[in-house]
Amino acid sequence: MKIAILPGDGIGPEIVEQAVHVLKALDEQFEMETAPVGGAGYEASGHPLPEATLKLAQDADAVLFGSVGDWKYDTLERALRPEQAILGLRKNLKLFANLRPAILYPELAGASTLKPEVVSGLDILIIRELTGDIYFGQPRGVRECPDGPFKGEREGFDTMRYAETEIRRIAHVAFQTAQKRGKRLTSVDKANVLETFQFWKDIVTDVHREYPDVALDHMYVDNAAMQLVRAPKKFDVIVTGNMFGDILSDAAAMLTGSIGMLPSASLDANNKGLYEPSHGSAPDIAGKGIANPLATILSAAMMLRYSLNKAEQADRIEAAVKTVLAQGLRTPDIYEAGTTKVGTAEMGQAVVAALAR
Ligand SMILES: NC(=O)c1ccc[n+]([C@@H]2O[C@H](COP(=O)([O-])OP(=O)(O)OC[C@H]3O[C@@H](n4cnc5c(N)ncnc54)[C@H](O)[C@@H]3O)[C@@H](O)[C@H]2O)c1
Ligand SMILES: CC(C)[C@H](C(=O)O)[C@@H](O)C(=O)O
Ligand SMILES: [Mg+2]
Repeated sequence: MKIAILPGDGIGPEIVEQAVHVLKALDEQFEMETAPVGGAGYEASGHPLPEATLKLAQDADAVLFGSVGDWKYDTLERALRPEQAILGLRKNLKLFANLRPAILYPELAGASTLKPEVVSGLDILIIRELTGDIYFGQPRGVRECPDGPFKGEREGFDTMRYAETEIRRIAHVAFQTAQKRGKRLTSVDKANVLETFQFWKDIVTDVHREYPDVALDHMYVDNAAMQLVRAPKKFDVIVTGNMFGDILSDAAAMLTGSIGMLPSASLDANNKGLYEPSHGSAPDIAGKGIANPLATILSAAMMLRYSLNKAEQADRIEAAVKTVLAQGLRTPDIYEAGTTKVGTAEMGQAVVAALAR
C-alpha cells in the first residue's frame, strides 16, 4: 500500500514527521513517498502543487497531508499561493466529503475554554462539502461594478453555487454516516437569505425520504455557531457547505480543547482519501517544536480506517493517544496545571511507546 506524504509548510513537517513515526511503528508494509506542497512546492518548482506531487497523490492509495501557508506568500498572485495546493488536491482527487470529528477526550475536559459540563462526553461529527460552494464558484475576481449605486467603482466578487448532484451526494454520505451513529442529522444552511442554501435545504429534505430512520433537522448557520458553544452535545452529525463547514469546524475544534486535536478525512466516492489536521501551518509557532501532533496522528488513524481497511491499527493509534493523555502529557496548547508539558517530538515518541504495549 502506498501513502503519499505531503508535509507542506510551517508546523506541517514537524507534525507529519511524528505521524510517520507512528505509522512506521505499526509493523505494516507501507510504502511512503514524500513530496513538496504549498510554499515548499513553490520554492521547489515554482508552483504550490507541482505536477509530480499531484501525480504522486493520484497514484497513492491515500495521502497524508500536513498544512500549507505562510504570510510571506500572501502577496503572490492567487494561483501561486500555498493554499491553492490543498484546494487543487481536493478538486483534482474529487474529495467532496470532509469528515471532521470533534471528540473530547475526558482528560482534556479542563483544557477546553468551555465549562467541563458543557463539553464532557462530546462526540460530534461535522461533514463539510469540500469541492463546491463559493470556494470554487465562477466567475470571481475584481472588476468594474456594472450597476447599482457603486457603478463604475471596482468591486470584488465571488459566486456561491451548488449543483443538485453535489448536494445529493454529500447528503447521502451524511445520512449514511448518521445511520451508523446516533441517527440524528442537522443540515446547516442560510436558506433565509441565500438562494443556494434554500436549494440545499430542499434537496437535503428530498434525500431524507430515503432515510426515514434518521431524524433530520435544519438550522441556520448563525444559530448553529451559537448552539455549538451553548449546547454542543445536542448535535450528532452536522452536514453543511464548504464555507460554513470551514468556519464551524474551527469553532468545534475549541470544544475538544485545541485545534491541535481535530483530525480530518477528505474522501472521494470510493473512500480514497486525503488526511490532514483541520488546522493550518501555524506560522506563529513553526520551528519551535511545540505544535500538537495529535490531530495529524489521529488523521493517520482515520486514513487506516477509511482508506486502507485497517481498522484494528486505527484503534491501536487512538488507544495510544488516550494513553498518553492519561499519562498527563500535554503540548502547550492543551496544557493545564498538574500535567506535564512536552514538545511535538516527545508527544509523538510517547504515542509510539504507547502503541508498543
Ligand atoms: N489545510 C491547511 O493546510 C490549512 C488550514 C488552515 C489554515 N491554513 C493556512 O495556515 C496559515 C495560518 O493560518 P491561521 O493562523 O489562520 O490558522 P492556523 O490553524 O494555522 O493557526 C491558528 C492558531 O492555532 C494555533 N495552532 C494551529 N495548529 C496548532 C497545533 N497543531 N498545535 C498548537 N497550536 C496550533 C496556531 O498557533 C494559531 O495560534 C495561513 O496561511 C492559512 O491559509 C492552512
Ligand atoms: C487553507 C484553506 C484553504 C482551508 C480551507 O479553507 O478549506 C483550511 O482553512 C481548512 O479548513 O482546511
Ligand atoms: Mg479552515
